[in-house]
Formats: sequence, structure tokens, C-alpha cells
Amino acid sequence: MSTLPIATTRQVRRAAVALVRADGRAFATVLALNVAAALLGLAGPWLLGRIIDRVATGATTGDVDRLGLLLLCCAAVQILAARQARYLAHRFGERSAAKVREQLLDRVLALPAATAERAGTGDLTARGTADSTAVGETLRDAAPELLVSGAQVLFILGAILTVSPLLGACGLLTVLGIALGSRWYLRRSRPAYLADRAATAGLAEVLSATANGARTVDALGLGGQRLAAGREAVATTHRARLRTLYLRLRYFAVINVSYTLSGVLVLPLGAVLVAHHTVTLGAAVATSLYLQRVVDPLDSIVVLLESLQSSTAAYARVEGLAPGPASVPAQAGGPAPAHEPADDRIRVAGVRYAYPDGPDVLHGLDLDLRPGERLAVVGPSGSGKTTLGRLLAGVERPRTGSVTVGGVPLAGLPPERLRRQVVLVTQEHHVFLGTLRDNLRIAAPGADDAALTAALDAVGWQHDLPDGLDTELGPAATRLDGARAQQLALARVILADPHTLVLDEATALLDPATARHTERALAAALTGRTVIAIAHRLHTAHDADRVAVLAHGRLTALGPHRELLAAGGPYADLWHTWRTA
Ligand SMILES: Nc1ncnc2c1ncn2[C@@H]1O[C@H](COP(=O)(O)OP(=O)(O)OP(=O)(O)O)[C@@H](O)[C@H]1O
Repeated sequence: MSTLPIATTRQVRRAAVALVRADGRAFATVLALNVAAALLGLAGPWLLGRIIDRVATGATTGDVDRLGLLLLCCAAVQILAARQARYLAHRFGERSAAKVREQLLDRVLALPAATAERAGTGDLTARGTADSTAVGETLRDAAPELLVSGAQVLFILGAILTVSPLLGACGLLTVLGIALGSRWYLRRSRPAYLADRAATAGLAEVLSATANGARTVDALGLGGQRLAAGREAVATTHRARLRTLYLRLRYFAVINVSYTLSGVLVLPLGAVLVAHHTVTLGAAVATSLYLQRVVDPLDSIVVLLESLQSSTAAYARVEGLAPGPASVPAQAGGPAPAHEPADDRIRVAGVRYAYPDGPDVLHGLDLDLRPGERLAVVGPSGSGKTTLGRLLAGVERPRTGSVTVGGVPLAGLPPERLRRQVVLVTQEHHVFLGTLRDNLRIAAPGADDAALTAALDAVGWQHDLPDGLDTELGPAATRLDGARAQQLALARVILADPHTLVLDEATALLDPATARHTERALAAALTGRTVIAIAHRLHTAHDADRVAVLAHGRLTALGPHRELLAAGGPYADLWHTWRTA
């Protein structure tokens, strides 16, 4: 189930109107051309009726030719107007779809890291691909066509009622049947389509998790378990699809009966009225032709309403990421602080933290970091080191208490402002498709080659790639192993140049000698920065200015390595155990 919000119907409507307004002139032109084409289409049956009546009253061939020529002209101009409308609608739709995608990308990038992590790749991918495409296609095809078909139906009904009110009543019966059927359908279809889209995203999540973890699945023999998870996701998607299919089947059945009803009624009624001279033969033929014509736009409306329901559900998922009260909390709730931090000092005061639906794992932590110091955080597995690191980097927000930088809550800062203050480096490193230079410039778009090379030197990078900074990286080009990807991530940090850095096992993939060398080189490159190193290898603690010792989510000792060692408490035990190992 998605942890990301879904926009309400009202928010979707507002967003759609804003999107149309942004390209209002193009939309208006498309509408105007379509309406012109629809009006020209009305001329056909009317002119045909006139021709029949003229022939019945003994008109000349010249009269009939003129009417026939007019009919041809109307048809030709109608085709041209409809073609141009379709062309412009496609351009409008593609521009709007591009806007939706760009907006979505910005919003996903602005998501708090913890929110994006919990959302899962499947949901985000589905919103960025299938959902955005559905919105674009609706704006391109469905929205203008729906308005035009609606106008066509109104025009045709108006024409029928003008020609013969009695016969026109048959047309109204059709519209009434369709209106009632649509009301029934629309009430039920939004939740059904939302469930369908969520199930599809869930299936994508399961499949991508299995594919990404293929090696682990293979190594641990988890194939059966993943298959079961896949089957469950497929079954959920199947159930959701069946529900929407059932709604469509019932809806279309009502629609088809409504169409047939008017056709069945109009012919005998028309014959009787002509026999009694209540309407002319021409009027009866024109009405019957109009009634046949009304089927097409009504049919479009029905199909478009159906696809509109599906894409409104898609748009609700895309719009759910918009900043606003009902959507993604800006850094887990609350507006971004208005002022900049007064200084670089990070303070942890009375912090308690619990993962969603779990117990507290940090129990009232206090810690004042001195700007420019190197602090090592040590403690047994599960003591809360990583959690503290994530709080110090503003990834998580404390349940109670505060983590501030220069007096401003860290987790309240928008990602861009936050990353200028603190950067978290973990064991998970992503190498982006592109050159080594591209991969480094993500952290500092304006950096020149000299700066990039200096950052690589600082992390002990061996300059042995075939094309240096121009080397293409990625699965199909040069692949970096875990250790080199880690060095690349550290070089990015040097380029990003935040005043505080949280390293959570950031050198764990390097062999011990390289790790120590890299950490020292990094320390030299980061002189003057505050560095919080979450340490498994205690040489990190040995090299640090102060060591914070955690146990069961509490700070049990804080001070320089020598003092803690001399005090002979839990840190001394940890140190001796590590040295012996
Ligand atoms: N995503 C999570 N959801 C729920 N509980 C979690 C999550 N991550 C950690 N925990 C729990 O929080 C507590 C502290 O975990 P944390 O990872 O911060 O400890 P740690 O000292 O870094 O451990 P390690 O050295 O093994 O990485 C543990 O009880 C752990 O089970």
C-alpha cells in the first residue's frame, strides 16, 4: 500500500484547470475549431431533408444541385476544421504532459529522503510513468473531445427539437438513459480506479524489488517467497481490474439499450406522423439522421467518461505529491523555517525517536556538536547509531525534542537548504549513467576539472579509468565496484562542501588499510568541517576529537578517546574487544 498521499477530487480539478489555463489560447483554439466542425456537421442532415422536401414539391435540378454543392462544401470545411483541431490538440496535450512530468520530477526530488525511501520505487515509478502518461493522453484527447462531444449532443438535440418536437422526445429518452447510467457509474468508479492504480503500483514494487535483489534472492534461496509475493500482487491487481471491468460491463449495457430504444421508437412514430401530415417526410428523414448522428458523440462521451475516471485516478496520484495541506508534508510536517540558521552549531536536545508503528529507539538524547570537531559515534549493534545519524542529517524528525542547526530545526529545512548544511553518506552509493565528470558534477554543477580531480585525489582515487573524467560509467560501460563507488560518493561530498558531514559506515566497503587512509585524507580535505563518523572500526574513534558511546538508545559516555579509555567504562571494553579481534 502506498505511503504517498493521493489528491482529492477538488485538488485534481483545480490542478487540471491551472494546467489548461497555462496554455489557454491553444485550448480555446482547439475548442473553437471543434465546435465549428460540429456545427458544420449539423448542416448535412438538414440540407438532405431540404433536398427531399424540394424534390417532393417539384424543385428544379438547379435547386437540388445548389443544395448538393452546399452540402459538399460544408462536409469539406468540416473535415479541414476537425483535422486542424486534432493536430493542435495533440500539440497542446504533449506540452501539458511534459509540464506534468517536469512538475512531478521536481516534486519527487523535493521529497524528504525518508518519505521517498518509505514510498518505495514501484509507487514513484508508476506515478512518473503510467500515471503521468495517462494524464497527458487525457489532456490531449479526452478533455477537448469530451467538451466537443457534449456541444455536439446539445446542438443535435436542439436541431431535432426544432425540426420535430415529438420525434425529438425519442432522442431525449436516449440521453436520459445515458445520464442515469453515467450517474450510477461515476459514483462507483473513482474508488475502483484508485484501487486499480494502487494495485498496479504495488505489483511494480514487488517485481522491481525482486529484480533488484536477484542475487540476494538467488543466494538465500528466496525464490519461492518472492514468487508467492508476486502471485499475491498479481491476484490483487486481478481483483481490482475485475471490479472496474464489472462496472464497465454494466454501464455499457445500459448505454446500448438506451441507443437502441430511440432507434426503435423513431421509425414507427415518424411513419405515423408523416401519414397524418403532422411532419413532412423531409423532417422525419432529417430527425432520423440526426438521431443516428447523436449516437457517435454520445458514444464518445461514454467512452471518454470511462477513460476520464481512470486518468482522474492517475492525476490524483500525480497531484498527491504537490506541496499542500493534504499532500506530502514538507519534511514530515510544518512549514519550512523562514530564517537561515544563525551559525553551524548542531544541537540535539531531549530527542526521542520511534520508527513508524514501533517503540522508542532513542530515549532522550542530548548532544552539542562543536563546529569543526570530529565526533565518532560508537556502540553495539542496534544501539541507535544509524538512527542518530539520520536525525543529525535531517532525514528523520524526532518524535519529541529537537535537532537544530544554528537554532533552526534541521528536519524542517527543504532538501536544497538542508543539503547546504549537512550531508549524510552511507554505504549505499548510486553511480548514475553518464561520465565520471557528470557523476561528480551532480554535487557541484559549476566545478572545473581541476576541482573534480582534487576531490578524487582527496579520497585516494586511482586515476586508472581509460578516459579519465570522460569515462562512461554504468552497467553497459565501465562498472565501478562497491569500494570505488564509495570513493566516488565521498568525492561528491567534498565537492558539495557542507559544513557538517555524517558518515555512516561510509568507508565500510574499503579494506581496512584503504579505509583508514581514505578517512585521514578525507579529514584533511574537510578541515574546518564538522564530521560525525558512525564507527564500526574503532580506529575512527581513536582518530576523532570526541567519542559518543551509545547503548540501548542512550548516550552513556562522551569525551576524547584517551579519557574514555582511562575511565575504563563500556568504551574501554569495546576498544579492548575490537583490538583483540
Ligand atoms: N527502518 C526501521 N524500522 C523499524 N525499526 C528500525 C529501523 N531501523 C532500525 N530500527 C530499529 O532501531 C533500533 C536502532 O537501530 P540502528 O540501526 O539505529 O542501530 P545501530 O546502532 O546503527 O545498529 P547497527 O550497528 O547494527 O547498524 C534497533 O532496535 C533497530 O531494530
